[in-house]
Amino acid sequence: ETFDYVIAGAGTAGLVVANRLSSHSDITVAVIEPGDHVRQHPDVQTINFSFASFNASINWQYPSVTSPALGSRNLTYRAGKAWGGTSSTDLSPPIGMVYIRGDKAQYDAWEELGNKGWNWDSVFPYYKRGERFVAPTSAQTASGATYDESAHGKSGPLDLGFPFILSNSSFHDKARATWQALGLESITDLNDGDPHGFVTAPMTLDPDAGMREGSARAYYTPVEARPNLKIIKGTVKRITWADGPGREAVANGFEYVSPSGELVKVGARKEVVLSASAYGNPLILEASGVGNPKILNKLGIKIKVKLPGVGESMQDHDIIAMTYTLNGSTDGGRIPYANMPTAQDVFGNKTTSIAASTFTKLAEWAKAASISSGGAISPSAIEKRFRIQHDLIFNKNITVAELFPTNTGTGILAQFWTSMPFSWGSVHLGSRDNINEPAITPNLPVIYLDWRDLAQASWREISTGVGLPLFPTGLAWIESRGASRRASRIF
Ligand SMILES: Cc1cc2nc3c(=O)[nH]c(=O)nc-3n(C[C@H](O)[C@H](O)[C@H](O)COP(=O)(O)OP(=O)(O)OC[C@H]3O[C@@H](n4cnc5c(N)ncnc54)[C@H](O)[C@@H]3O)c2cc1C
Repeated sequence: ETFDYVIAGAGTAGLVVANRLSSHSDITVAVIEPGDHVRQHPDVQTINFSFASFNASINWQYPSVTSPALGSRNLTYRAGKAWGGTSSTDLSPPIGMVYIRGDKAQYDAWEELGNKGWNWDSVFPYYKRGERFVAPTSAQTASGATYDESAHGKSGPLDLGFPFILSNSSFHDKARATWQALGLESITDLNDGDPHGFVTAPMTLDPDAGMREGSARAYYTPVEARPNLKIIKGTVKRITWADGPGREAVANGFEYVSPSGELVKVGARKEVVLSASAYGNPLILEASGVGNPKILNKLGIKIKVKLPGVGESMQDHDIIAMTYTLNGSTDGGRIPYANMPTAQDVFGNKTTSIAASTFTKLAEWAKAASISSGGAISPSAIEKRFRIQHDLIFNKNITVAELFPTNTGTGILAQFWTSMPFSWGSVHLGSRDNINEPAITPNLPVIYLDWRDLAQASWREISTGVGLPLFPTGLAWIESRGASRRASRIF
């Protein structure tokens, strides 16, 4: 079969692209996806906390290679295998479904890195266009939900709001007082480009139906009757190339493996789109001969395009979480009360000296990152990015972590996520014959600042705890959640 556009992966982004392209009735669109339509799956629909969406039938569970930084353990990386991809399985509140934008300066840094026209002012209207934000009820407002109308859209496809369990929460005031004592004032909205402070986070859910909202529900279900849009079950194995003079690397379709194991070709008249996640995309590129010659030669894959950066620069979203039992109990459910601290909030009066000492290390860190990428990216290119990142953290005062204190009724789950790590890992094809076998090298905090950030943030919340008599239960866990997955491990 041949279509105008063929998309690899019916995930979070893939279905948005499929929806927008197929809104033109004269354009034909196919999406190749190994997962199933899971809209009736109870583990997907639920917004009650559970780990059920890590279920292997709807989750890839990619293993990592062993990581020296984590005592030679290996981790399991989670990513959705379903229509809607990870937006169908990114756990339920408080560990997933949080709708959150970054600081304005982070978007402006895209332009500084060379992407002309990509900045906060240019993308903000499109974020709003995507949402159907449902304002909190009066009971939810009384329990701490706030919002700034100018930061939200009301007529987009993606439902956003607050869950019913937020009503009558007795935890909000205690959490807010704790953070106020640490100098983090309350803000009105997480999504206006200045998320610094304490706030009740909105979620990707349909508050009326009490159900998860993901890209399948938002972007596919309403348009599934379109005759020019088709989802094909299969796993993309490689890009196919149009040969001919002056056409060294023009993609003209995909080869995919059907559920019965057959290798099938699908043609693209206009474009192929890679939307198989931060894991799947580098694997498909490498299997198609696009990547670092050193890696491709080792796998016995013929080089089509020499592009050494493929699969490198994997930045993850590391977490340390600790649980505490409460002396008493609270109600209000597992709501993400988000705190977004800056470096100044985390490091206090040591910020200036940490900024200066880490600045002198950027060249050294860049050199180490280049070596760990096997020389795929030059130290100077990495250093350029590290300098921009350091400037964002210490001069532009962007938020550097997400801290979620979560009420479990008789306890507190305190999660500390770093958002701006300098430790980079990689994702490469592990075997020439199996497109689903990545070699993921986590490189979880190998750089001292990342550890210090996590440890310091954890310590500050624990050592304050206004109104919350906290007793560690001895359970701490570290996870990583990057562009599309998380890994978990009990220490
Ligand atoms: C546990 C967890 C919690 C999270 N919580 C949040 C949160 O609270 N807030 C937030 O904003 N983000 C959160 N995220 C991150 C967010 O879910 C991801 O960043 C986002 O869903 C990634 O979208 P994507 O389109 O890049 O990839 P995905 O949505 O993962 O889509 C990729 C699709 O490609 C398919 N695919 C893979 N290989 C192939 C192949 N070879 N051929 C064809 N198709 C293929 C997959 O099956 C999948 O459907 C969380 C992630 C996880 C894992």
